[in-house]
Amino acid sequence: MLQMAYTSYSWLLNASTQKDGLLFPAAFSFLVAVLGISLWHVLCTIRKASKAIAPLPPGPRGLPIVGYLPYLGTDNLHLVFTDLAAAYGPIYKLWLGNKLCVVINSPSLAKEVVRDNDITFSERDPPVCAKIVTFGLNDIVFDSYSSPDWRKKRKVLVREMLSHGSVKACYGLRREQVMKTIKNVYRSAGKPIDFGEMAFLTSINAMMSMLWGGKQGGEQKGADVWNDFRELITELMVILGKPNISDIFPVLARFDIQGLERDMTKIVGSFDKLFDSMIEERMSFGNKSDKDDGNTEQKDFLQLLLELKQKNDSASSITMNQLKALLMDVVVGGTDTTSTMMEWTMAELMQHPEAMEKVKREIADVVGPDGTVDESHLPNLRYLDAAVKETFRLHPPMPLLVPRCPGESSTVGGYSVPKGTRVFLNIWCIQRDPELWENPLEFKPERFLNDKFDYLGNDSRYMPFGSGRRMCAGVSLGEKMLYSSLAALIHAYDWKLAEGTENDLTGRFGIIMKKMTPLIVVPTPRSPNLQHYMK
Ligand code: HEM
Repeated sequence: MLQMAYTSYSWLLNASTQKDGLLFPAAFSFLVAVLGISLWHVLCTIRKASKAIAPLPPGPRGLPIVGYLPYLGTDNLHLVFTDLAAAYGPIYKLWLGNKLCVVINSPSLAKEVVRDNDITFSERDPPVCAKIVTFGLNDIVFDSYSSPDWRKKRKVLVREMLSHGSVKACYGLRREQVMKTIKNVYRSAGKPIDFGEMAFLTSINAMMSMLWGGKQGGEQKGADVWNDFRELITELMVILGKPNISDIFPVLARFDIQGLERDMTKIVGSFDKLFDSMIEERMSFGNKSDKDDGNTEQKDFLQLLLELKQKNDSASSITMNQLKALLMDVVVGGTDTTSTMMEWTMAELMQHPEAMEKVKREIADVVGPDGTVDESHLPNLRYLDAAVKETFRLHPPMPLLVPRCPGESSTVGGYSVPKGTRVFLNIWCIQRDPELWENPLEFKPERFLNDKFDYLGNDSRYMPFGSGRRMCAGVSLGEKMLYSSLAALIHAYDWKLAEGTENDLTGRFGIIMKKMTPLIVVPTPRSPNLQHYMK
């Protein structure tokens, strides 16, 4: 090494002497270079060392073995986390059993996680029951970011199933379901109905139509299958939302103390049977729904996935378990989220009649006197957009998103976040922070009329669909389903609270945060608007 340095030094010396006869500048430059490199080395070592010794974030003390678990109670987790932020600041840690959790409560630190260090924090920490629901982590939500299959599956969902062309092509199927809901509601005109339940039926029916064309097995069998799905999804969500001792103490996982894995396996078995019957039927009859419609261009999601499964090219082909897990992501990820937001938005609008009036007037102006709401109207429904965005701010259906997990040890806000930590992004706290939002608890759609907030997670003050590489893969479809169903229901009916009920705007934490008490409403047809939908 020394020899090498000496040799180059002599070469440099010679070169400068020969070229311009100046010995000193060349030697000086060389020394500066050597010193620079040495300094750089020292700085790197110091940085590495300081990274290694960065402290863990502050946080409340827990009890031996169980950590902070007993203090979380059965309350709403997002509220407990928000209260802890007031005491411990924008980043803090908690031990839940032997699991280290870090909670992020400010936009700048959230940005460090989902933007600046997105790749590092793009792993998930799948709970035991999630492994069952996803046919062995064969889905998108819980598969590892570093798995090449995750990339492939996400591409299949985003670029093939939910591409602009594909979503546009199945618009007719979505619209048919909204029209059906409007007709069904007419039968209940003047009587109380559960708005959330009706919204759920609308979105699951629309989703099922897009999955397998809506005609598979004939109308009757289709209706039965969808009813089964409805119950299964509800049960599945309940189990996924329950804290599981197996996750907190992995050594106890094999005992399945609460029986949650057993129950989940049963539910997923039923899903599996339903998927198998739909797939078998499709394989034996081909893409019948297309032929029935005389529309050979339009493929439903099942057809797209089966074609990918039959491909020989490993870069784009998928396995049967991946196919089923993708169906599961769409059914579970896309229905309850959408219908829950329909209910929250309706509840907020009913609580704020002046905002409801503006939405109604806007729809009337955009749709015209003889029209029905169409997806092409959505870009012009700006006040509705602002009202939905404001509802997302106040009631994000996933107030802690889906927890992230660093694939390698990292630092956030100067604190160490070791590999494998479960990282919660508390968007509930961020989206109601008085430092960031004026009168944050007020429902004021106007704040979204001028500000350029979108659903793409570009501004870490507002990320109801997450942000970065793991953000929601179904934003545009979710948005279309939510906006068009809501607009049509508001255009066709006037809604008032059922007698003896109140419009309680508190939420109940779960996999999806729903209203604590359901919104029970009485619809009154809005003549002549309703007639246009009944044609
Ligand atoms: C109002 C409707 C919806 C809301 C509020 C919503 C919200 C979310 C959120 C918060 C995440 C986690 C993001 C993160 O970790 O940063 C997520 C992930 C995901 N969502 Fe949605 N979602 C909706 C509709 C949909 C629809 C319609 C689909 C599919 C058709 C879908 C598929 C997914 C998938 C596959 C992921 C996992 C992405 C990944 O881990 O790479 N979502 N969603």
